[in-house]
Amino acid sequence: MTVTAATELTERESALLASVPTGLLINGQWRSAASGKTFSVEDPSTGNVLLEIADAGAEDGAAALDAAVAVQEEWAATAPRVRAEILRRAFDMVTARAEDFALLMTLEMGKPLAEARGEVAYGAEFLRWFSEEAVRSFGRYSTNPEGTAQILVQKKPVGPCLLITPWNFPLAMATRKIAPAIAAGCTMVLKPANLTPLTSHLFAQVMIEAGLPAGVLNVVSTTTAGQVTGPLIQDTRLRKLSFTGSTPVGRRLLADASTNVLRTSMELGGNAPFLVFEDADIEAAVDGAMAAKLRNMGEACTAANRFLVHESVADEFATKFAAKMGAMTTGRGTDPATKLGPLIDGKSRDKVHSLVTDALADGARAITGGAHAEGPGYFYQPTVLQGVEPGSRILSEEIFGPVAPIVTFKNEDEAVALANDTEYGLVAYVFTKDHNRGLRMANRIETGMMGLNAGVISNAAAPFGGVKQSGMGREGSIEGIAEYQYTQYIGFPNPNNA
Ligand SMILES: NC(=O)c1ccc[n+]([C@@H]2O[C@H](COP(=O)([O-])OP(=O)(O)OC[C@H]3O[C@@H](n4cnc5c(N)ncnc54)[C@H](O)[C@@H]3O)[C@@H](O)[C@H]2O)c1
Ligand SMILES: O=CCCC(=O)O
Repeated sequence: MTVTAATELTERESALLASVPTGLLINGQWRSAASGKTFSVEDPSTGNVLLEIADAGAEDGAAALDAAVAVQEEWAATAPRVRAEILRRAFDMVTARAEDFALLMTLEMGKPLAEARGEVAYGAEFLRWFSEEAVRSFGRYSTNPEGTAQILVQKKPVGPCLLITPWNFPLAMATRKIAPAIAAGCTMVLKPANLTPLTSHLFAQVMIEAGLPAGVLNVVSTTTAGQVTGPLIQDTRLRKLSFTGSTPVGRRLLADASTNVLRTSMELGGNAPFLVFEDADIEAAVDGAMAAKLRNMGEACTAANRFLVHESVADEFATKFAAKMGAMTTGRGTDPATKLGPLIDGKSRDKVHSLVTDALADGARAITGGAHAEGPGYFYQPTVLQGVEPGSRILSEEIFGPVAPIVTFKNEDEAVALANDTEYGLVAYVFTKDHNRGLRMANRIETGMMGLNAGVISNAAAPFGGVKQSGMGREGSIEGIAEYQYTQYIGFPNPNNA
């Protein structure tokens, strides 16, 4: 592994940062926080401050919700085609500015530019997908079984929403909520993660330029999330909370949301098992493992967290996987040679390292990596651990870093038991040449999503989400818009009998 040198900001990077709105977006205007406070956004490759942005307080949160509530009725009455065309324009604009979005994401989050470009394409796709869904929201009309009455069913927007997003996919996690909310006719307050708010700010500006009316989307970045969102969740005018983030925070927000019986969507943490059967194509499994483990430096809810490998192929898989992991070039994401960026901050890196040291203390062996990388920034060596004992802490907690613990199994039943031995159920990966076995695993593993001989399966057209403590609700696909709608039934006497 090599770490490339950290660099100062280039002229282009400085110019891009200078174009990012630094205020709070409330009722179509970027403004300072009522307190006048700001906070710093850092480059995780260097620890340098990139930009100071407004730090919202409770008063700003309230103003944002006031703005969303004020325009909800008018926005809900907007023709679906109008909403669709705003989304479609936004898709075109984000796509035209893909390089700006990618660079900004790389600067604030650290992912290599090539991956950031991938996220721009992925994130933009939610805008296109939901521009197409906005005009295809159908109800139904039927007669009751007795023939005495008619049943009319329509879909309506749930109303003002609070959207809370994490730092790891700064564009896609925002568009995956904002686009269906717009398509359904909801207004919203977005609270982006304070570690990576800049992409959301640039995106919100694009939404304004695409013609989104003032007040429909409001953005409150803050370092005091609970103080800003807590009162909103207790406000009876709020109708929906959509949260993407960790399970502990989601659990707490769910409890808070119970006061007003708020509609909730929860996209929470994962602990994905990656199963390699004895009949798998090992080269394909290693490639899949690289993608499932190292996408976003392992900082993805979908990241493979536990590698469960049949004992007869475990050594071959581990050796080939470790060789590829060890050959990764780590560095600042803007360097074209970089394949792996830094972790988001020192706290995250320390957590990753403590999981590794605990596993080593429990008897595991690091066959590559196992330590911090030297130099500035929060880099961690890509690491493969063999001989990890079932029950180790690293198998029960989200690693959120480039570390792959390998556990062996003897047969299918044992593989399923290991895979299901977690409170999470977001995604699982299965590598086998036996299609029936693959589908059997889908039946037996408790998971919202499964990659069959595939290490990355995220797609705007697919329903993304988990079971167990990975959350509830689905984002993307035809299910995604339903999270922002409620079903209304209107009953009346059958006119034939009048
Ligand atoms: N299932 C998914 O789709 C998905 C996608 C991305 C990330 N994640 C999960 O997110 C986690 C990583 O993201 P993170 O570190 O930003 O998670 P986090 O839970 O710490 O924070 C997520 C968001 O919640 C906010 N927040 C934190 N405490 C809050 C509070 N008390 N009240 C209101 N808001 C609060 C944060 O500021 C941030 O905006 C991982 O667990 C990952 O698996 C899940
Ligand atoms: O971090 C989790 C989200 C990843 C994805 O949408 O593919």
